[in-house]
Amino acid sequence: MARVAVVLFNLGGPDGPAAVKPFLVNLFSDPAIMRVPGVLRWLLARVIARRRALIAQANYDLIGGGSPLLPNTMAQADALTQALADLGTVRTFVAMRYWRPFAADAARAVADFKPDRVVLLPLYPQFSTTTTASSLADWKRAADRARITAPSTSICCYPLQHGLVAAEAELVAAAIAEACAAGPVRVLFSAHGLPEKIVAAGDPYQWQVEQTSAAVAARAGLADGEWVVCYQSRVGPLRWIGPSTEEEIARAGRDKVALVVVPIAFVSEHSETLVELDIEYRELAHKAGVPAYVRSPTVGSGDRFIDGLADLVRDAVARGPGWAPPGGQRLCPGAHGDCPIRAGAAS
Ligand SMILES: C=CC1=C(C)c2cc3[nH]c(cc4nc(cc5[nH]c(cc1n2)c(C)c5CCC(=O)O)C(CCC(=O)O)=C4C)c(C)c3C=C
Ligand SMILES: [Fe+2]
Ligand SMILES: [Fe+2]
Repeated sequence: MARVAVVLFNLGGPDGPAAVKPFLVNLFSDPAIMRVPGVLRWLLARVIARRRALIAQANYDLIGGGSPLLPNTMAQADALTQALADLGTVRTFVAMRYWRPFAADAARAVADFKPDRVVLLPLYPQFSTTTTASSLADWKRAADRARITAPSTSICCYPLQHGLVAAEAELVAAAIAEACAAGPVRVLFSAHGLPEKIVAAGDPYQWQVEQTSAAVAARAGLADGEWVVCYQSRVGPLRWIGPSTEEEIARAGRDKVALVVVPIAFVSEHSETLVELDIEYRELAHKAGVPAYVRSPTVGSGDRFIDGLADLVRDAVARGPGWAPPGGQRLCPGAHGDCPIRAGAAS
């Protein structure tokens, strides 16, 4: 039976107070995030990281001093290994973009495993140049350095994957059942935002976030007007895509509707869910007079989501090496010139 290495990608998060600043330096040094020339980027990354570190540190202090992203991702990796037991000798590896374990650490472990096949599976259902493309490019450099020669298949994105949509819809339905005791409910599909200029340059993330949200809303039986897509986690001086989750919370306060908040672009818990959604936005909702605020949990290691990931891996192995957008599915609005998904497929 084949030896299959499955590499799971996520952003990474500081594992303690001492890691907050270097993690932020890594993040702001990424040309996919900070789109300015080399030396200026080097300088700006340090200036912004130093300033942001104070805010970020205060947030991580609220959840024990560091990010739970790695342990939560490891739990997903273990669950996925079990779900793929039928496929042969499968081992999962975790590669984080801005903190340990880095792609280089994962690549060394993959090389030692001596796989016949490698499947690259970003834990970002929706493709963004800032996340998916950055992680896969980082992996390519690390894999070349580790001399991994086994054929690999990259899964670009899965905004409409059945297991993802079903898992989200189940969680949304449970959250609505809780919130509706307070009256009419509005569902906010809240995704990490992006600067507008990144979307204008052809990043399909916003379009894919809308696709996932519409599919989950339909499966949960929501009517038009009962749900909205909005964007959280804005950082820096640029204009970001909207509406912002804060604006939608204020509107819900004016309309006196209860809120269910669904983190639609995150598949596990970390600072953006546990601090921003659970503490900061809950307080905003309270102050705005929102009658009830229920946050839907992330899909995490739940069976439906993990079975969905396992289906993606099986499909990728069956397809063979290359780039594997899910068959027959539109992945972008198609209204832009430089499509980063198509560029990935061609490279
Ligand atoms: C959907 C996933 C994500 C996108 C798209 C994304 C873009 C993006 N992020 C920043 C800046 C920061 N992000 C931070 C934390 C963070 N971001 C994501 C995911 C996406 N980012 C996750 C999962 C996390 C949590 C990490 C953890 O705590 O484990 C942070 C650090 C925290 C903070 O200071 O708020 C920054 C900074 C930019 C600028 C950007 C697109 C250009
Ligand atoms: Fe982010
Ligand atoms: Fe495209």
